[in-house]
Amino acid sequence: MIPLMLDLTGRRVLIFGGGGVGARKAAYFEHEAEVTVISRSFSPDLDGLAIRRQEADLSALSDESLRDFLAGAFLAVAATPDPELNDRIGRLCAGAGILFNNAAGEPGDVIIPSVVRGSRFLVAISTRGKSPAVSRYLRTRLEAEYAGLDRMIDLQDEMRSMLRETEPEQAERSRILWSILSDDAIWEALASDYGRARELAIERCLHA
Ligand SMILES: C[C@@]1(CC(=O)O)c2cc3[nH]c(cc4nc(cc5[nH]c(cc(n2)[C@H]1CCC(=O)O)[C@@](C)(CC(=O)O)[C@@H]5CCC(=O)O)C(CC(=O)O)=C4CCC(=O)O)c(CCC(=O)O)c3CC(=O)O
Ligand SMILES: NC(=O)C1=CN([C@@H]2O[C@H](COP(=O)(O)OP(=O)(O)OC[C@H]3O[C@@H](n4cnc5c(N)ncnc54)[C@H](O)[C@@H]3O)[C@@H](O)[C@H]2O)C=CC1
Repeated sequence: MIPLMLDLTGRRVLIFGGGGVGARKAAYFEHEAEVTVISRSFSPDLDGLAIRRQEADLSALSDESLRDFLAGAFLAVAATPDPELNDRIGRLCAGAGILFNNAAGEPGDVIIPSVVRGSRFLVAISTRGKSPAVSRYLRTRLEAEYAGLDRMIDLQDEMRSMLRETEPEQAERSRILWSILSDDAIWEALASDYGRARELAIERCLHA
């Protein structure tokens, strides 16, 4: 498998099954994609999400009717507790060229990862389906360890621009940026005081 960052703005995502898992997958996509949840019943976890709901008993539907639902979708998630039904949806997606994620049954061609999200970065974590708990564990560790990462990205951006003006050698610019990243005192300052971290970067790394 290959990780990609996708822009799903305006894309249609279908979630089959509106239980707890369907609701978590719907919440994953709803801030960007046009999400429709198709299900017999809808968990309260879906309340407040910007999604469309479509009530249907999926096992009663022919392949033809399921294909009608899938028309125009970019990605589909099967999140019913019935692996046979989920796998049937997966086969129809494969036939129609629609990306498919399966919550229970034969794995699809998409895994939904754990995500560490800042305003300047995204980290996606997967264990290739072996242990979602490990993905979640890593996410919480990274969130705790790198609380200052957005500010470090801002500092690097600022120092890069400054160095382009003042330091002609690419190798030297690279060395200085790396020394800022490797400096515990700068990370520590970033947690509470961006200005102080910036001063430290200039004193300790630029003028070293
Ligand atoms: C393959 C995958 C399919 C996919 O893409 O959905 C999948 C499959 C399955 N998950 C199961 C169980 C649980 N999953 C979670 C949570 C998360 N699961 C997520 C992703 C994935 N889960 C994909 C692989 C990710 C990877 O590659 O690592 C996360 C990352 C993203 C998200 O769903 O939002 C999100 C954590 C988000 C976060 O907090 O960061 C918890 C709760 C918990 O741990 O908190 C439990 C209960 C505890 C347990 O069983 O571990 C079961 C067993 C069902 C059963 O036994 O009946 C299956 C089915 C199977 O394994 O066959
Ligand atoms: N991929 C993942 O991250 C995880 C997957 N799972 C698996 O996902 C599956 C779903 O879990 P939950 O959401 O907790 O189950 P749930 O029972 O709470 O919800 C299932 C939803 O599917 C709907 N549904 C079931 N059969 C249907 C049909 N024939 N037609 C229309 N709608 C139908 C139900 O109305 C309900 O809304 C389970 O098999 C579980 O083992 C569980 C945990 C995590």
